[in-house]
Amino acid sequence: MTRHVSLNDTTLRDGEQAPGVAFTTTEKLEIAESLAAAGVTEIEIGTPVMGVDEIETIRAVVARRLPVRLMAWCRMTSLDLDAAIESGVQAVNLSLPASDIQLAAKLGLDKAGALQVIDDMVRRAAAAGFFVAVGCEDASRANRDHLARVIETAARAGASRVRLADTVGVLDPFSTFELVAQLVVQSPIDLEFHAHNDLGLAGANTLAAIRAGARHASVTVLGLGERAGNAALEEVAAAMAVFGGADTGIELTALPGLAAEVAWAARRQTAATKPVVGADVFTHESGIHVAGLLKDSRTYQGLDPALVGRCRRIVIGKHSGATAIAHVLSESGRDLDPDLAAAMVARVRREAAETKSTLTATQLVELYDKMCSEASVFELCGSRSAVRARAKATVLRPGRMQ
Ligand SMILES: CC(=O)SCCNC(=O)CCNC(=O)[C@H](O)C(C)(C)COP(=O)(O)OP(=O)(O)OC[C@H]1O[C@@H](n2cnc3c(N)ncnc32)[C@H](O)[C@@H]1OP(=O)(O)O
Ligand SMILES: O=C(O)CCC(=O)C(=O)O
Repeated sequence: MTRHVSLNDTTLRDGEQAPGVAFTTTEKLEIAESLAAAGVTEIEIGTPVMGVDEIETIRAVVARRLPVRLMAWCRMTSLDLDAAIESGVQAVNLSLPASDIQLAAKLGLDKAGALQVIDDMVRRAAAAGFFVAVGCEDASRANRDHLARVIETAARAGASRVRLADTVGVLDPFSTFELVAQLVVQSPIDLEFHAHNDLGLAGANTLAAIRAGARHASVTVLGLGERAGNAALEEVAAAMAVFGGADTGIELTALPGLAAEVAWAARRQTAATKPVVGADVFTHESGIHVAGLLKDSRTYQGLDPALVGRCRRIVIGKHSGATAIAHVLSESGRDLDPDLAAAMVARVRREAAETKSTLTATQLVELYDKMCSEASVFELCGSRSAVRARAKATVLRPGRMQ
């Protein structure tokens, strides 16, 4: 039976902690609705202790009664817990540093003191009726025995889950697997993994954590989050679908629209190369690739664009070959004359290099028609072979073609 892995989407909490990002209440409402529509079942909606505006926004989302668990992020303080109560959420993630570095520097606490705080705050939150998760900030740099004791203490006090955070993004997939695998066997409650992308490994680390037994993973749309961000919802969900082994329940075709919505609300540009949702990730220019793809899409396509509601695109540019050019011309009702193919490839190459761009289908057709008319002038003069000779010379010395 396929294992279910639940994605906790924290776009509206950690995502909003990305520099300069500030969602309006309307944006938070709409994004929460879109997340729910995409099959996300748990949303970290914000940090109530930030003040009345944040609480009002969270209350507005709560009032929508979306089919999701809305979780508030809290420090382990009564102030934070009271604010969460006021916000109306059903679930809290009570966070406390786990590493000695953070415990000492931020809170002046030792490990024993931390366990006392966890025991006390989890009991209070559970008594208030919350679904309680405990967030271990900086778990990746924490003492393993302490982490095991945190899990045990949290579980005994009434927590349903512990989140292991790689707060500063220093794990790799191997160390992530080892960390989670070690803790999961001793844990009486579920574990969640929360990755950061400082070394570009957030998605890979998240998959490693799931493979090691984490039943929940924190993600954000586009990987938006502190510094280099978090694991991207769209990458984790698509990778899980491709690799199998666990089901996230995410409707993959909803991801491009969701990404566009979040990018707009965050006022962030999405890189063309961004996996799954970037403009160019299903676009092919290289001649060898296009020739292969047109024979069998499996040659150069690992992720089927249709899986995520997108289409393959072939563009004409510096690296195009005759097959690609013929293909695009045929879509505009032109048959590429084999005698002109080599010259056309060279001409396209030069045009694309000069403009540092691709050619639109219209530009390609115009170029081709121009070439044909040049060719017919030669033909009228009875020197078609001169055209061929010229085409050959162009291929050999493309820079000198006029
Ligand atoms: C890794 C993460 O993503 S952690 C989440 C980060 N999120 C945020 O910071 C949310 C936005 N933050 C805020 O709006 C504010 O920082 C607030 C409202 C939380 C607190 O504001 P302020 O009272 O002005 O405190 P300030 O921001 O100066 O410092 C943070 C305080 O929280 C304390 N703190 C930090 N983590 C915890 C914790 N897990 N449990 C208890 N206290 C904590 C710090 O020790 C510090 O307390 P101090 O002032 O006594 O030194
Ligand atoms: O403790 C948590 O809930 C995790 C907080 C967080 O965002 C992080 O540590 O990166």
